Amino acid sequence: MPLRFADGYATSARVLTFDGLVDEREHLAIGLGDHRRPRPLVRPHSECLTGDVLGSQRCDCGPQLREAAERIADVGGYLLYLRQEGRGIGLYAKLDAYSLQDAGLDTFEANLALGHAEDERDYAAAAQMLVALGATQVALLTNNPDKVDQLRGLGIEVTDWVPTGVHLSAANAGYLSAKVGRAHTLTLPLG
Ligand SMILES: Nc1nc2c(ncn2[C@@H]2O[C@H](COP(=O)(O)OP(=O)(O)OP(=O)(O)O)[C@@H](O)[C@H]2O)c(=O)[nH]1
Ligand SMILES: [Zn+2]
Repeated sequence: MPLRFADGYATSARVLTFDGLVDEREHLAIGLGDHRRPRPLVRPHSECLTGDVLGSQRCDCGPQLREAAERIADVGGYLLYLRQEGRGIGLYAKLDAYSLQDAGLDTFEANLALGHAEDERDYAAAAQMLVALGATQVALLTNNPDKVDQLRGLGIEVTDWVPTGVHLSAANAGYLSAKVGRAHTLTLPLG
């Protein structure tokens, strides 16, 4: 299907669906550019309805999603759109977490206060999708070491670890600086 982003960037995409994924969710792989190439560029992107669709500025998910689509289309690869909203706790719980953040907790502390783990995502379905696509050697577009470690542990050979951009704004500075404290590889131009 043809895709067009708000900034006018247009590309064509092949949207792939799967049977028998381990968690039975409707994850998508979006093939962009020459996606059947050896060692495709792959971004595992976790669903963020507020950022991806509604344009919320609390996080940088929307700009990261569009950046990934453009970079992958340039070199060939897959955007894995993973239905793991709110780092796996779901949309309603994420919205509850936002209320706690407004009261002073950081994004990870808010999850804990709600009785969840800091991050409940696992990437078993993502690994299954890559195996089904014949993409067991990949370059991974992320700043999140947990994605690299989990996929490697699930048998995916991550030959290159490619950092994704950091889309800092006044509204998402707290969200991003909490990630810096949790082993993400991004650095922020904060004072
Ligand atoms: N629980 C919770 N989840 C959030 C919050 N803000 C954003 N998210 C979720 O965090 C996830 C962001 O996922 P990714 O874009 O894959 O980013 P990442 O794991 O930080 O790693 P990168 O690959 O480096 O971008 C999405 O599922 C969002 O819904 C928050 O404040 N609380
Ligand atoms: Zn988000």
